[in-house]
Amino acid sequence: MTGELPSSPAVTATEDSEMEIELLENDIRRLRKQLQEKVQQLKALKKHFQKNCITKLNNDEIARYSRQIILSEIGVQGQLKLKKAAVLVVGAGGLGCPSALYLAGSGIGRIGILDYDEVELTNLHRQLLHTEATVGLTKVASAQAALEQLNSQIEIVSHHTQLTSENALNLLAPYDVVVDATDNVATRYLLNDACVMLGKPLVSGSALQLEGQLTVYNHRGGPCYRCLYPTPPPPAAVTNCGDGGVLGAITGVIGALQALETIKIVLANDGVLSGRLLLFDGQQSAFRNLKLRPRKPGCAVCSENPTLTQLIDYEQFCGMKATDKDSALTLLAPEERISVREYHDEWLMAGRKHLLIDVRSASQYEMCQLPGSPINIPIDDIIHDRRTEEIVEKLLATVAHEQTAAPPPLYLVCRRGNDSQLAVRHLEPLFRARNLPAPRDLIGGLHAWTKTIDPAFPIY
Ligand SMILES: Nc1ncnc2c1ncn2[C@@H]1O[C@H](COP(=O)(O)OP(=O)(O)OP(=O)(O)O)[C@@H](O)[C@H]1O
Ligand SMILES: [Zn+2]
Repeated sequence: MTGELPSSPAVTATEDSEMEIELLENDIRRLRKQLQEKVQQLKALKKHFQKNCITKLNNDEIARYSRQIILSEIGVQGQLKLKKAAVLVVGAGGLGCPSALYLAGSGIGRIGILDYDEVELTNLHRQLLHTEATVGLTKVASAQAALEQLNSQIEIVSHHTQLTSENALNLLAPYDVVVDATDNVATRYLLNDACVMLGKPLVSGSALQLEGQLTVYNHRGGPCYRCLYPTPPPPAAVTNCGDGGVLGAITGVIGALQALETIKIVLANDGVLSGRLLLFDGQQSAFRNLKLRPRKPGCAVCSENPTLTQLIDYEQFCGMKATDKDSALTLLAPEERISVREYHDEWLMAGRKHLLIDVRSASQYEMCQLPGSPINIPIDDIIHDRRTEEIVEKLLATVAHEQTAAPPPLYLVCRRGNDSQLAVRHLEPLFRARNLPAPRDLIGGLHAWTKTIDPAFPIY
């Protein structure tokens, strides 16, 4: 035996196998890269074809769209126009869901869905592209999956982002028509100005409670949103669905009508709702059509010599947020407020005498109430002094009843801690004049209660 290891055939075989594996892996990498390149080429070609070379419908499309192709207003040429069109739906909520659904059904070739938000349980009664299974997912992913299931012949592009002055022009540019299915004034102005700057029609809808509205801006010489509303409404005059409520069927009606207007614009048909406002009263099942003022010669954005040639800060312009997420208003000084923890530990649990008033609407109060039997006096009744005397009497009655020298403190609560601050602000001078202890509000309202005190307390 020598000290050298024999060159065994087993070692050679291992080396061979290792080399073979490496070669195969390299091959796969190269093929994958080639595949990726081909996929990109195919995408680009399809895009080009969709834009420029759509001259006929395939058999699936003929069958799928036959019931609308038969219409004299559409025909094969109209269907091809729909196929070539690109529509951006901004907002995948109450209006965006039905409108995207009908646009996808009708065969709009490319539909963009833009939204920054995620699906919540409170959305499902009206945002019917989303389901229990997609709660927690982004709204755009949820909507895209639902629309692709409905129609695999079209392209759905999702944009999971908030539309802002920085990104709006780039995001809107590739589309022919824009559908405003959002829920706040700042985004409405932003969309209007961006559409005017890009020369695109804007199909605008809104729905609240049992009513809805619809019009088309910036279409064939018709007015834009700014022509009609040069200045934004005061923030206090604006109510959203989260606060005012909305019936799902109402958003369904308006969203479907937005899809209809979009389709007519794409087809270049007559009768587009430009320069007119459609009002829908769901309680009476009545539609009204109002003539709007024409384009304003001095409009800041759409006139011959606009003063506004760049997008601005719309949240600042409107004095309102461009989202409806819990926006914490800080109206009061810290000493005018109390945390839900302090209220819970030192007043409710300690059994100390106090008065708690819940300033939500009666229907919200009926849904859920804090422990300790709060009294319900809606914020409107407080602001308009319809029931302020009642509050004072209740406090003074305790003095007489308990034979104490001082009336107990008053605490005010609402859903998110905004209205309760308005109530404190309104009541404070009156309380001072009557020598009553200063009222305080529960910071963050019921939402803070669920977060810090009782996770089982319903959130809406
Ligand atoms: N600037 C924006 N950029 C992107 N998406 C927006 C913008 N403003 C509003 N949206 C979206 O528009 C949609 C409006 O729909 P809707 O009001 O029905 O939904 P919601 O906000 O989920 O409702 P709720 O008020 O009941 O919480 C929302 O999904 C919201 O995220
Ligand atoms: Zn204008």
